[in-house]
Amino acid sequence: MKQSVLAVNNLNISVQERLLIKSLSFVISDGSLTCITGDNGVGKTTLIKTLLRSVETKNEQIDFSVKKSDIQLVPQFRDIDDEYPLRIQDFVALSLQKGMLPWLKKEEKIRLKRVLSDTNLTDIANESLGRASGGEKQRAYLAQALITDPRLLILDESTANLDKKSRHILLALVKTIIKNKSLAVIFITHDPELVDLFGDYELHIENKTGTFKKLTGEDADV
Ligand SMILES: Nc1ncnc2c1ncn2[C@@H]1O[C@H](COP(=O)(O)OP(=O)(O)OP(=O)(O)O)[C@@H](O)[C@H]1O
Repeated sequence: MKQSVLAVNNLNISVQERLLIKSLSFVISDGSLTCITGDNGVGKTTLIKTLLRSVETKNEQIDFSVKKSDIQLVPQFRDIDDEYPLRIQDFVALSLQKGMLPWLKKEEKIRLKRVLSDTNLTDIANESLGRASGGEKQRAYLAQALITDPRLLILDESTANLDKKSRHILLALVKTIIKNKSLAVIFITHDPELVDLFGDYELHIENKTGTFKKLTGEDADV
């Protein structure tokens, strides 16, 4: 039986007294990928911000069963230009307490090696992140989030600037990682093909209303 990571019940979301989403209810479970969809401006990012704010402040409509330290967000934009000097492996290791190689502890080095392998970055781990392609950068952002072993990973349009092949590679990687770990993923996307191919659940927001549905193809017991 899958465990709930987050349960939202009858939540209203407003910005500056403007109601964006009303009576929203959904559950995010371990081992699943939930796509959040909807037109520009319906409130997808605001929903994520509202959820993250509530982790440490009590909100009766939002029930997290994981701690803030178990949640990782991969934001939509990162300011990484061509001259960014860190090697990919050093960038990924930034999430670990001690910072850069060669001062990582043995256990941290093992973890770094594993996450670079999981995200297909091993062969380019010594290259600088600034010179990496868009798809490689996104895999490095993913790796940096995964190295902390999160229970909930939130991807905010992580595939937006990638070509079709790179989008599929990234999502296939995420699905493999979900299968092998105790991890739930929330994925904000405008790409219906990715929802069809990789989503286990969809939360679609339209007309201030969120419709949550299970998509076909999930082999799981919820
Ligand atoms: N701090 C704020 N103050 C005022 N309005 C805000 C604030 N944050 C968001 N909004 C407004 O709330 C609405 C929802 O914004 P949000 O970024 O959540 O949409 P979205 O669904 O993520 O859009 P997109 O798909 O374009 O990223 C927008 O109209 C936005 O202008």
